[in-house]
Amino acid sequence: MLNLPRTIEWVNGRVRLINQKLLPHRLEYIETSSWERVVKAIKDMEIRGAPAIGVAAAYAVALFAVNFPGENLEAFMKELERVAGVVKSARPTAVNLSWAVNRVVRVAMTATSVEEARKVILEEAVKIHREDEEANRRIGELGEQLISDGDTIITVCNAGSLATSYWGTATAPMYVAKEKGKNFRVIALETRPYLQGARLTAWELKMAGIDVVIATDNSIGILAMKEKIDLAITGADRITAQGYVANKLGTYPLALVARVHNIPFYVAAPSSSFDLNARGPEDIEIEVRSPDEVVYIAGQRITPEGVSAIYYAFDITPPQLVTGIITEKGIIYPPFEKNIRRTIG
Ligand SMILES: CSC[C@@H](O)[C@@H](O)C(=O)COP(=O)(O)O
Repeated sequence: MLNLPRTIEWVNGRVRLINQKLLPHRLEYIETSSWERVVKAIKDMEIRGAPAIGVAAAYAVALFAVNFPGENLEAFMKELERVAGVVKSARPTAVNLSWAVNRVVRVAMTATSVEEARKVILEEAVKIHREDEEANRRIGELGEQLISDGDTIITVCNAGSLATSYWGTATAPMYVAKEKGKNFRVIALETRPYLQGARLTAWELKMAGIDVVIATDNSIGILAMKEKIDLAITGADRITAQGYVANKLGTYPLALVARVHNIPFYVAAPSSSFDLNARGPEDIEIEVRSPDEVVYIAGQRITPEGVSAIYYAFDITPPQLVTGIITEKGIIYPPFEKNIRRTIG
């Protein structure tokens, strides 16, 4: 087992999650029985990462259910529909959010009483949580084979244990490789403006005893020339049926540079991150967040007054730049359209 705390847990009718905004300086938890507070945590990035917000969303619905007053099933189902809509709209790009909410709502449809609905919703949320951990472990076991002793691996954002139930997606192969005694080095791109690479990936890899350095996002070109990078692995927020990968800003430039420099570029993601109803980039909603998150650093304005920022929170990597997609069901290689359907669909 890793020397890492759990990102999110259901404890005695409450949700407990790491407040990721405070890392790496303070490891503090948010503990709540309010589903609205969980939605706020997702919106405000206190919990983030596609699989982790999927689990948080399922638990948010479970909190609503267990705290629903009264036993009127019709009133319950009506309110459940409203709550599900609010939870799903917390962040738009990660498909895991709506996937998890749809799962817990679907099981409630079969309930014949509010009591039963509460029970099946919570059971399903716990199942989603456990399945995510198992999927990530499997991703780790499959992806580990891509890592050789002495390698340098590059990653962006945090697709680590903090972004999931445990193990992470992009980091899972690293953790399994470390278990097997392989020595390698990881370059974590900082990932402006939230610095998930510098704050979170660096924190958890260091905790796990993996050699990690950070680099500025704009250094990817020179890094590829100077640093003998053997492998790039990133996470995903949504992968379409054709293999387009929406992931944190900076993933597409990394994939472009990797292609020019013959660095294998892998995406690691569980099947819950695939959206087979989406085909091309036009089918993916890219989250646009407040320009203030770019314009201010630690409360200090960095641009002249009156100059704002363009801030898409994710980008989309076309399938032709992706070497393979590591899933719990196997590593998917091109042709993606055919092989994604065969493996996931
Ligand atoms: C296993 S997490 C995969 C992705 O969600 C991750 O790479 C990412 O882009 C996270 O973005 P974030 O905005 O921090 O939620």
